[in-house]
Amino acid sequence: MHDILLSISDLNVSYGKKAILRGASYDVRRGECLTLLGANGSGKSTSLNAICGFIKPTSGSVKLMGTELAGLDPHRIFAHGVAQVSQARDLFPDLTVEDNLRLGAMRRGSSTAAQSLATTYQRFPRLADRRKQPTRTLSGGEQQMVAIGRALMSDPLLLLLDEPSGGLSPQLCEEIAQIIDILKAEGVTLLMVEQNLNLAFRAADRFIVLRDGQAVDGGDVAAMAGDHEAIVRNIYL
Ligand SMILES: Nc1ncnc2c1ncn2[C@@H]1O[C@H](COP(=O)(O)OP(=O)(O)OP(=O)(O)O)[C@@H](O)[C@H]1O
Repeated sequence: MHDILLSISDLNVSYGKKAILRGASYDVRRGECLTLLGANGSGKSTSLNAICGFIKPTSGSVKLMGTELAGLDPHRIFAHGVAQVSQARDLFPDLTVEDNLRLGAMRRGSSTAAQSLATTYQRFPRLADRRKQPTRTLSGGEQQMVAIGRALMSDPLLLLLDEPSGGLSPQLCEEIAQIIDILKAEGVTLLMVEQNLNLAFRAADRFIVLRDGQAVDGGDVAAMAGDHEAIVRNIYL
């Protein structure tokens, strides 16, 4: 019996008349990295946005340790412990690294925030060196580090990562892979969307494939014994 952190059942999301998720159901286990795969437009980002409340599901349930999140506003869902790093990263470019990080701790008291800041700089020493720089002066990989660091400042139960490697060079993708390794070693629970399959399979413990608005073909990455090609054919062909 696995310890389930997030349970999604029969989730439906539409944009106007266009149904994107049609009864998607799956669980995220505590401490795992679960990756959502699927063709372009299959609803991967929509799924993350529905979980964190940026999009209101038409129906269905999103339960975090038994607490229903579906229908709550994003700030309420954040307060329950779900943080998202979106594709756009949403940093304030003219604010310093440290000020961007501090914004992530707003749901917590100031003494905990100071502690979280120290932990973040331990995790990402490069950010400590750049703490007084405006984030616009950082490289893409460093900006991604700030975005992830800021999300972790809230000490979330669940971290949603939307395309963490998006737009980054192979070298920076490797840095992101290392960051994810650190988070996994710390036991952070991750739900990730990632087009870079090397990164997706390296980081993920399990994966779910979204097709026709439903979650199908979930599997255990270790059990695939490196046969990623079969899965890729299954998803994209
Ligand atoms: N705000 C919106 N209004 C209308 N349609 C939308 C909106 N956002 C997304 N869509 C549509 O919903 C579908 C799913 O989009 P979504 O971004 O979730 O897909 P995805 O699986 O993340 O795709 P990709 O791999 O290309 O990033 C797409 O057809 C997209 O055009």
